Amino acid sequence: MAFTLETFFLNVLAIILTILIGLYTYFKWRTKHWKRIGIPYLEPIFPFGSLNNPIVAAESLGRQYQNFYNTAKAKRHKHVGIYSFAVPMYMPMDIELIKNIMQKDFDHFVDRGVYYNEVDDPLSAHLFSIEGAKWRNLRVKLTPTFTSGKMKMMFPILVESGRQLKEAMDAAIEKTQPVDIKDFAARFTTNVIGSCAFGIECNCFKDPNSEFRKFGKRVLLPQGLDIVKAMVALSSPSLTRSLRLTLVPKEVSEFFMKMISETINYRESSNVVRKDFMQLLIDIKNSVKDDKGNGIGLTFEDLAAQAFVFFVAGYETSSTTMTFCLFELASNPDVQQKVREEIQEVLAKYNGEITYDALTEMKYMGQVIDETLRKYPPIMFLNRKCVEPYRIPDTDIVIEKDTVVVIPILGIHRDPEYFPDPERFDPDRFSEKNRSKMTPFTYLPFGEGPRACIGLRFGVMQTKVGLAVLLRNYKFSLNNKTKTPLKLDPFSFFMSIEGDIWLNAEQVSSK
Ligand code: HEM
Repeated sequence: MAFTLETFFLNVLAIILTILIGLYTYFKWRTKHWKRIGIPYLEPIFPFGSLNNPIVAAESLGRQYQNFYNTAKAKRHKHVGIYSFAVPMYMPMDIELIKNIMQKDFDHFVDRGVYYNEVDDPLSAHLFSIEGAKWRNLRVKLTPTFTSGKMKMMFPILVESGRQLKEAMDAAIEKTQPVDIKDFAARFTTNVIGSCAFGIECNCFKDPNSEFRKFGKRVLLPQGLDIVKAMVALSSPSLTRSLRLTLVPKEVSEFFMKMISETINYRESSNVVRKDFMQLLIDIKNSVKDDKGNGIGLTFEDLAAQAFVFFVAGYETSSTTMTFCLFELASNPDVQQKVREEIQEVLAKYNGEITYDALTEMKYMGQVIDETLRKYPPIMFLNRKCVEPYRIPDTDIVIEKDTVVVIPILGIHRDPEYFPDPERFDPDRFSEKNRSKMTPFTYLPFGEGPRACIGLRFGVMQTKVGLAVLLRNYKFSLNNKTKTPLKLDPFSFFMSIEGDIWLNAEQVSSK
């Protein structure tokens, strides 16, 4: 018996060792890629390549890419090769190279190369992740959804959410100080997007455990195995698909699918029409009909995935922007006062009402948001995938098909060559005069080129509504419960801080 057990363990050990040696040999061979191609690279370490161990990550991926950018830039490299595990990734740093990839030679870089799986994980197959002709067709169909006319049409929903925000803040500051501004901003944007993308009135202020809030948080805060799956997906979307790993948690998928299906059925059977994204998606579906009169312009899965991405991409990005903006305004009272005065001046011309045109007139607030997005871009890096071999202009170096490109937004936004004294919060960088001097493609909070953010207008508009409501009514200062300097959450793909941002809020008389 003892002999058999011993043999068994020895065999297991031999198998494990053989696998490890095999993996190590493969790793060593694969990570010769950049040397072979002739691109400077960061020395990879088995098994994570250039990256930190994702389970005990000390830094977020965005921050790690920023570090790679700084290291390679200090050596005056124009680009650098990195490895995600053993998978080679190309990081251009020279702005001309970035411009070529994102715009001029976009046809070589149409896809993002991120995971999606239409069959096993239908909500993942949305505009952000899908590829090739399917992406092009859908982008054309969805673009009219985001015109300024459509934004104006949805504006009343934002005003109503603004009213709920003020009501909740009034109630909160009467009871307790300081306020957790990250939580307030997240509830506000969840209300807005929940209402616009799904037509569901989810007053997250009155119902803090609203399912929207719960599932919204669940999608963005990967837990345990989710983190490993996300890392595998980032390194190899095709392997993730072959293994049939799903990234959208099952309970989240079931919740959204059920809700979307019920919403469509209700609207179609009761002829209810609402001015929101969901209606625009239903209209696209019904713009083409089959013989039986069923709308086939979009399949149910396609429609659901787009509503889902509007929700995920729309609520966290804007709430992060509002949060960092209010943190900076609390830390820079002069800037805060200047924005408040602008809000009061402009609103006085509009009978005190927050309207689309009034917000457009608030130029300084626009600068403050631009500077917030520079210092704290919610999406800290961009991906593109090379879809056909690409010769880097003026060199003999060819980037192979399927290579993933990483554009390090955070690194560029905090590069003193483009933004002197980058840690300083200075909205004047974005005055009309200074903006015209800015090097194109160094400011990328919404990306650039044909694959840039489709929801830019909506994102800025909801951020402006939230800020206008808060700043016209309250004066904010930093509470010492907020841990400074802020530390980025190492497990979050979006820019997010560890812990909360606590502000003191004092009522001001609104004009
Ligand atoms: C402050 C708010 C926002 C920021 C900072 C932001 C940022 C971004 C960035 C950086 C990208 C990638 C662009 C690229 O690769 O070049 C992106 C793509 C996208 N965003 Fe946004 N976003 C915001 C708001 C929104 C909103 C409100 C929506 C929808 C309601 C939205 C929907 C999307 C979609 C669908 C894509 C994929 C576009 C495509 O691949 O064709 N975003 N966003």
